[in-house]
Amino acid sequence: MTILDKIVAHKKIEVAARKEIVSISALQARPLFDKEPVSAKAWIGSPNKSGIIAEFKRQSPSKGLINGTSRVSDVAEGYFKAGVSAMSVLTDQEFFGGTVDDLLAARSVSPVPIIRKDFIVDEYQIIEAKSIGADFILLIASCLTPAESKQYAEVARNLGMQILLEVHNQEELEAHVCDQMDLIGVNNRNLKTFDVSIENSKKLADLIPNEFVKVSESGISNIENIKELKKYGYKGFLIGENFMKTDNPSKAAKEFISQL
Ligand SMILES: O=C(O)c1ccccc1NCC(=O)[C@H](O)[C@H](O)COP(=O)(O)O
Repeated sequence: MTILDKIVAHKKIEVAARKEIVSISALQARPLFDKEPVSAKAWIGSPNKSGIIAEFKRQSPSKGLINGTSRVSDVAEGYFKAGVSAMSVLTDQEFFGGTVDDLLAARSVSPVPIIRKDFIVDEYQIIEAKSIGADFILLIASCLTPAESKQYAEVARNLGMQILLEVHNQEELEAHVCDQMDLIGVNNRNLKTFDVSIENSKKLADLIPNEFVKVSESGISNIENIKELKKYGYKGFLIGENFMKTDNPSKAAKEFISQL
């Protein structure tokens, strides 16, 4: 069983339990449900912005504890002031130590597009994402069938949110890309070995149709990586650990962005 299999199995149980506690109509009644989402495609694809999607990540299966002290609201405000193009908030508790309250806290201090970074396996999570003020959602090809990817993307679109489709290889890309997606992310982390290599983004770049904003995800640790990835057409760069492993993630993001 891979780590992704374990995460997905746990997620299905978790979502079934949450549905029993908070109904869909209760989610739809929350004040943030009616907030107009900000366009991630516009912010991340803009040549006038940094393209950095800075993540709030306390822990991960590959690294264990990364940051047990930073407050999400401080980091979110700092990331915004540092000039990020978007923020990623991990809301998975079991494997990443995140919560939906983290996203709510980030939302309350930051106007940048915020992605609910989770393992979406049920429409309920998309409605929940809207109810906590997320602007876009992540769909991970390796957790879904192509039909599910398309169906969940339609649900998100109908709620005004955009979709970042994450792929690891050519097969996933060819099977899951469809008109309903907005941004295509190539994950540089091999989820079997946890090795990271930006070569994966380079390898798949030309296979991503031009209408999608290209995002490179994971293992980005220096400015040289960004310069290299830009040559391959990448506009978005998802960075978690490189900022979160420091005492002051938003200061690290500010220093990083100032060098772009
Ligand atoms: O980060 C992990 O260990 C991980 C394990 C299993 C599934 C997903 C995982 N990471 C999620 C992410 O997508 C990363 O948090 C994100 O791309 C940022 O990566 P990094 O900059 O390397 O922290």
